[in-house]
Amino acid sequence: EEWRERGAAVGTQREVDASGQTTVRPIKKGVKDFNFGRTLGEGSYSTVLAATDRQNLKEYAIKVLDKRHIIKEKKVKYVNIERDTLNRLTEHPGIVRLYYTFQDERSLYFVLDLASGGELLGVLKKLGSFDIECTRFYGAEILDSVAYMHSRGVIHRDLKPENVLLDSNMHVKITDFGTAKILPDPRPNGRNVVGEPSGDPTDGAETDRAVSFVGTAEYVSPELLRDKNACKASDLWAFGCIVYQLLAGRPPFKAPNEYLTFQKILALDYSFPDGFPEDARDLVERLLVLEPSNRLPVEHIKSHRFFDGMQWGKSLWRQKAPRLN
Ligand SMILES: O=C(O)[C@@H]1CCC(=O)N(CCc2ccc(Cl)cc2)[C@H]1c1ccccc1Cl
Repeated sequence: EEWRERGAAVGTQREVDASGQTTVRPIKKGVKDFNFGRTLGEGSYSTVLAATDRQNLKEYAIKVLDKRHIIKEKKVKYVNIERDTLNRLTEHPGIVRLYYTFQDERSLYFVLDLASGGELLGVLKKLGSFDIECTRFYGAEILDSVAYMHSRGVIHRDLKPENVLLDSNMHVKITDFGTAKILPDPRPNGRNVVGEPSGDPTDGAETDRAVSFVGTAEYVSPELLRDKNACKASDLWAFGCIVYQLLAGRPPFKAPNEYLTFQKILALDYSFPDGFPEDARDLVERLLVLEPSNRLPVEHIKSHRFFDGMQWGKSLWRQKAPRLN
C-alpha cells in the first residue's frame, strides 16, 4: 500500500495564512482516506464500492479499475475518455459528479457521487411500468441532462435505464461515460478544425475511427449499426426508447437475440401496446426515426405537448420527485 500514488484530484482546498494570504491546493486523496463498504455494482472492467471519507464522513461511490485487466483488454482509451468527460460535465445536477481520482500500484479509483436510489431499471422492473406523471418527470430530467451533455460536446452513446441512477431524493444521476464520445472542439480559434483528426488520442472522433463502439442492443441507433458513427441524435433515439419503455414496461425493439434486435431497429419494426398514451406516442414517433437529422431536436422535445406544463431549468431539479407507484 505504501506504493500508493496520489493521482490528480478534482477537489481543491483553500488555506488562509496569518497574513491573510490564501493558497489553493488540490486535495490529495488516497485509498487510506476512505472506509470501503458494500459492492454497489460490477462492470466488465470495474467494481463500484460504497465508501465513506474518513475526514468528513461523506459517502461516495468509488469505481475501482484493475490496471492489468484494462491494459490486457486494451481499454486504456475508455479510462481516459471517462475521466475527460466527467471532468467536463461538472455543473449539472443530473450527471454523476467526479470528486477525485487516485491510483495505487494495482488499481485506478474514481470517487463519484453516491446515487443511493439505485438504477432506474431496477425501479421500473419492480413497478412494471410508470404512470404518465412519473414518465414525464424522469423523461424531463434525463432530457435536461442529455441537453447539458450535448452543450458540452459530449455524446453519451450508451443511454439506457441501467445508466440512469437515482439519488437519495429520487432525482436522476446519469452515469457510465467510459463509452462517451467527445466531439472535436468547434471553437473558431483553429485549435482543431472540426472533422480533421486532432491527433489527440482521447478525443471522440479519433477514438471512433480507431475503436468502433456499439452500445447496448435494445437502445442502439440505426446510424450506429449502419455507419458505425454516433451523433447527438443517437442519444435522442435512445431517449425515445427509454420514454417508450417507462410507459410500456419493455423497450420498443426487443428480440430473442442481438442480431434480430438489430434487424428490427434497422427496419423500424416496433408497435405501441393498446392504451399507450397518445401524446407520448406522438413524441416517441418523432424520435424513433431512421434518419438522425429528422429526429425532434432537444428544444422541440421540451416544447412537445407530452411535456406541457413541465417546468424546465432549475425548478425541475428543485421540485419533489413524484411518488413512484
Ligand atoms: O487523469 C488522471 O486523473 C490521472 C493522471 C495521472 C495518471 O497516471 N492516471 C492514470 C493513467 C492510467 C490509465 C490507465 C491505466 Cl491501465 C493506468 C494508468 C490518471 C488517473 C488516475 C486515477 C484514475 C483515473 C485516471 Cl485516468
